[in-house]
Amino acid sequence: KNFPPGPRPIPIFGNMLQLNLESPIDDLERLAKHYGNVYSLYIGPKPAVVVNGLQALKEAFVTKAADFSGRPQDLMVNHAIMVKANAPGVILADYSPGWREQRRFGLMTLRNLGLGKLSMEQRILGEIHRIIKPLEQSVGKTINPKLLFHNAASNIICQVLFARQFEYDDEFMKFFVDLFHETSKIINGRWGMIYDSIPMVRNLPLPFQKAFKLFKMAHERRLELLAENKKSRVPGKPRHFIDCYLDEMDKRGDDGSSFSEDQLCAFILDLHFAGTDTTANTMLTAFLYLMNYPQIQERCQQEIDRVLDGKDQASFEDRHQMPYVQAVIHEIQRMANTVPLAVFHSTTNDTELMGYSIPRGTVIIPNLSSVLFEEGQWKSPHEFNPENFLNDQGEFVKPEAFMPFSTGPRMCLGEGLARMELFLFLVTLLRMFKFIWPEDAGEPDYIPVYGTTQTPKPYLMKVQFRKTT
Ligand code: HEM
Repeated sequence: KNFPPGPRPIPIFGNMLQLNLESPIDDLERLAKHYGNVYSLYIGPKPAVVVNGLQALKEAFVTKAADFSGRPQDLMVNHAIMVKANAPGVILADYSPGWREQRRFGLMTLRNLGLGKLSMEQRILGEIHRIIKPLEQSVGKTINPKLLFHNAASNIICQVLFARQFEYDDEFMKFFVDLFHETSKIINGRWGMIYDSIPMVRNLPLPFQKAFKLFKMAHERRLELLAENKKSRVPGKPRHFIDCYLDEMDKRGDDGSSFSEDQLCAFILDLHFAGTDTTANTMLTAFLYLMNYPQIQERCQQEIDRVLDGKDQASFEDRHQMPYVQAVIHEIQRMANTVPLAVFHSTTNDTELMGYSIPRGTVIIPNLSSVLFEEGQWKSPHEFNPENFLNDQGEFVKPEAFMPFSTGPRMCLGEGLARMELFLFLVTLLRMFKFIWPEDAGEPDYIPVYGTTQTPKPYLMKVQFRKTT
């Protein structure tokens, strides 16, 4: 009663056959125009509510955060990723004291690791220097940057997690970068939808079983890594995230908390998974736009040259002197729309949203995409225009509707790290190189390939030196 309105579901499939599963974003927008900013959809027999627009998203995830910060527990993604019971990691953990404890520990540890001997900034800059070499070798030629950016983003998170920097052709590295790619495709695609909609097919030998197999293999690799790490660890002298976690377990003993080795394995996968495709795909979007808006690329370079004049390398602090670069990076994130539907939430209580009643346990789909392009929130909602983040004085401003990291208690845990990576990568590379859209590449296609994380279609970029360094 008083449940949000929505299109009529059909038996077994719910509304899933009424959506373009290749990319449901346009359909979701069309439905919002018809039913309003809060409407219902059925995933098979399961009711879900799609939340659109700044006002409704704020009411749900900020004002009524405790009611809207759960996670669904019965989707394919839960079953495939959660290899051990009682070890849900952080991303998929339901709203609970255990999730809060793990999240708080994660945030604190990422901050503390950044303050250690080897600052986060140095780790990121070290990785950028590795990708400079292949870019230098590509000067005058074209290069597909996809793998380069994915490997770099994966390596940064690997340094944080276990202080290891892998060669880009290392087997471990390849396994995980492929795992993220393959499993996202399955979970997000038709087979994932069939798994979620029709519970009776779940044990059949259908293509979604591959995701289960890959996650099991990934779990075994993490167990090996953990065992190796325990041999070289000195308690009380943490070198990285795993050591910090083991120290925390020692400190807590048997206090009945949520800390355990299984939970650590799940946490590592979460951070590695969430920290790789997201940042790498945003970087790919950045270069797609910068090549095709050469005047914007040049204006960034002028600001970078001025602020870094006489300095060896960029530091994250420099962003305060670079309002234009900041505006461009934020505008890239807006257009990239990297995680368009966030991670699904669920209601923890019977509650209300924008006047509708929503029962406990309903799947909530946060349509972040709807806010990033919402009319009335942006100077140019549908165009790439850094002015969206500049005021009349040319100062950087961040509108409330900028929420690619979502909002509320479940907001991205890696936002700080991601922002630092994007800034240092772009500033360092734009300082050295000019990136050019190849003459024979045709018109750029800005429409991303849909997924939990969206990515631009593959492209080539031409690289030139700006000046010798
Ligand atoms: C441009 C890069 C990134 C974007 C756009 C992004 C975006 C997001 C979004 C939209 C969510 C879901 C929030 C919600 O459910 O409401 C999320 C969750 C999360 N992200 Fe990110 N993310 C990025 C990078 C990272 C990085 C680098 C890390 C790891 C260090 C990370 C770790 C996480 C974790 C652990 C969660 C789950 C938080 C929770 O459930 O409490 N993310 N992210």
